[in-house]
Amino acid sequence: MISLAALSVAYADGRRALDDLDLSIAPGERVALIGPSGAGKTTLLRVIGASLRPTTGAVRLDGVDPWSLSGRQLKGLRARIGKMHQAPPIPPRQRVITAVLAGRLGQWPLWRAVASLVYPLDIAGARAVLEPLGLAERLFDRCDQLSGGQLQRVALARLFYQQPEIVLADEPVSALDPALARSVAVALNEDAKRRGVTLIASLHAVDLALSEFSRVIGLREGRIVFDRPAAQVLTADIDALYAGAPHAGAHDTPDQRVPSARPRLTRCA
Ligand SMILES: Nc1ncnc2c1ncn2[C@@H]1O[C@H](COP(=O)(O)OP(=O)(O)OP(=O)(O)O)[C@@H](O)[C@H]1O
Repeated sequence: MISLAALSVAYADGRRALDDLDLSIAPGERVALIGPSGAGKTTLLRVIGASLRPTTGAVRLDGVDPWSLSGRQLKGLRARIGKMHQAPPIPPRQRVITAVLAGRLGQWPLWRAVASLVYPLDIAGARAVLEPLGLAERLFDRCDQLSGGQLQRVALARLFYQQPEIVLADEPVSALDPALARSVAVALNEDAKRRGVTLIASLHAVDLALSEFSRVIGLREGRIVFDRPAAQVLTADIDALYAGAPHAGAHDTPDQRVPSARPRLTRCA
């Protein structure tokens, strides 16, 4: 269980990126964070991922405050969390296989991690996760020989190889064309469903948030504007979130629900 209580984050310049948030996310939930640029989505993911300490309030992962742990315990906790970013932080000269095996570096003893960097120890394991993503034949290519979309699939393969208990994806599809964006969103959700793990992703593609995820949280100016099952998100919720229009949810009827695919709102290209 992930829980935040009265949590705020202010950056050094005094800007409040998150403002007095209360939030609980149960194991196995698949949550999309949506909201305009600067709403606080990345900051929220960094807090949940134990990368950023809240200024005030509490964060608990399975009842544990990450910031009460020793350095070694915190490293162990972070190794159970998988992260994916819009631009995968993969060194350009690294081979695909090394990039994939890096998914378990935090779980392996030091000798194995170092040995794996010199000579990949689990070629079959890396091939198995790359195969369904159509990249098995690129196993020994360098990452700077891949396109942006292929590199993002390598990042996905690394996540699948890691098998984390919590997946945090920060705009994982923003740099992809719409078809690839959908296939990556589907793959993330299928993996989370199959393994029963928690998935939290920030997205600008509202249609993908509504069609692929079970719960959608709208954030604006560091606050939660709405938090509903995807099937109950209304057109008015989305309009209010992005345009600042008055919140009309209480008077919406079912036919005012946002259709599952709403091209007007797609911003994933
Ligand atoms: N390192 C930082 N130092 C100072 N302010 C920051 C820092 N990172 C983010 N902010 C500010 O915090 C607020 C929330 O930023 P955040 O990146 O969390 O939003 P976001 O919803 O992820 O935006 P986007 O959709 O554009 O990625 C913004 O006002 C941003 O300018």
